[in-house]
Amino acid sequence: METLTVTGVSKTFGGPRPAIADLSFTLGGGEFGVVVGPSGAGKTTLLNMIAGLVSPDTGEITLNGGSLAAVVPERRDIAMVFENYALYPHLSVRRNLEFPLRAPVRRGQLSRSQIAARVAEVAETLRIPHLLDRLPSQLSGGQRQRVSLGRALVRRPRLLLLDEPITHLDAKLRHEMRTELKRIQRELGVTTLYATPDQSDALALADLVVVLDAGRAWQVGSAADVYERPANVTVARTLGDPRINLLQGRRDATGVTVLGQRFDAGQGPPGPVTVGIRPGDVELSTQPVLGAVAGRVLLSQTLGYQDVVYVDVAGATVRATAPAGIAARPGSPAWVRLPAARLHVFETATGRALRHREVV
Ligand SMILES: Nc1ncnc2c1ncn2[C@@H]1O[C@H](COP(=O)(O)OP(=O)(O)OP(=O)(O)O)[C@@H](O)[C@H]1O
Repeated sequence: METLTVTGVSKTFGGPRPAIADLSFTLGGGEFGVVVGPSGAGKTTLLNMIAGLVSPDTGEITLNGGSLAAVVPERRDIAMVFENYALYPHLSVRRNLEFPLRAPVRRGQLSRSQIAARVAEVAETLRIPHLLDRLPSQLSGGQRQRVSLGRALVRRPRLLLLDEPITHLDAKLRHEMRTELKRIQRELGVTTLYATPDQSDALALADLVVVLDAGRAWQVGSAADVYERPANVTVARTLGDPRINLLQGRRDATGVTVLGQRFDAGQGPPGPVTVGIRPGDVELSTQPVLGAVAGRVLLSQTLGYQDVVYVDVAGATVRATAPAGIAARPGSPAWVRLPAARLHVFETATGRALRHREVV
């Protein structure tokens, strides 16, 4: 199993801002890494540099300690799967799966029967043996995605790169494919780096999350690290759905004031702070409650199993989750309490975390 290291890698394409700026992380052998960030964050550029399609300006990329700098893409043994499947439309699924093995066959490294065995094995792993004689046009989107994954895996790559492979699938299929990807990756033990704009992919799949925005890694850590202990506002904003509330507050010698409430929030320099609280941690009531501040419901959105209620509190919008069917109609009064133990505090000037929510 191959360990991937990226050390001090930068790339500028000629624009004013680097596409990737001084990026470093280590993905352990057999791990599932997820690079999460918005469009334009630099995800594809990073994957392209690892695959050898784009050269970094500075820095080093290694696989199991060996530098890839002098290795041409064809010799890197790295497979990349893109959002569009790029299957050969005139070839059956079986022929599509055999295609990447043509070079090893020509070089005499693989026999015909070995190819058949490899294809059968990959088809089994991907649960597509019944589709082998179909053409790509006779497959559903999810099935095509499995075949394109199969084509990447049949070569037994040292590293698997996935660039938004399931973003375009419908929500139900995306969920199913995500579970499948995790299973397949675990079964094969192939070191995998997956790029996505979808934070739920990161939380569901990753052994290691790289939060990328504007070419910078804002935090590298486990899913629990980046979710529970976001190092800065960018990370806090990236992970979690519905999004974390970020409220303007002030810190003085004795605590933090936010929404007119005071909290003992540890020691630190006085000044403006940004207080983060996840919608699930906000206590919402349609009745007055001791210690809660009064507001007015702006909007209530149901997710089926729960509602997300947007409340205006003194000009700030607070998102809170609540049991489905809570009587929170737009315009009606609501009371919001922020439990002190659930607050993240960030320095407003830098975005840096000063204090994290307590994990129970
Ligand atoms: N070949 C190129 N020439 C010039 N600029 C480029 C090139 N490739 C990428 N960029 C720029 O680098 C930045 C990062 O782009 P990149 O495609 O890596 O982002 P991304 O996170 O993959 O976005 P998306 O999710 O939209 O694919 C963008 O500002 C983009 O315009």
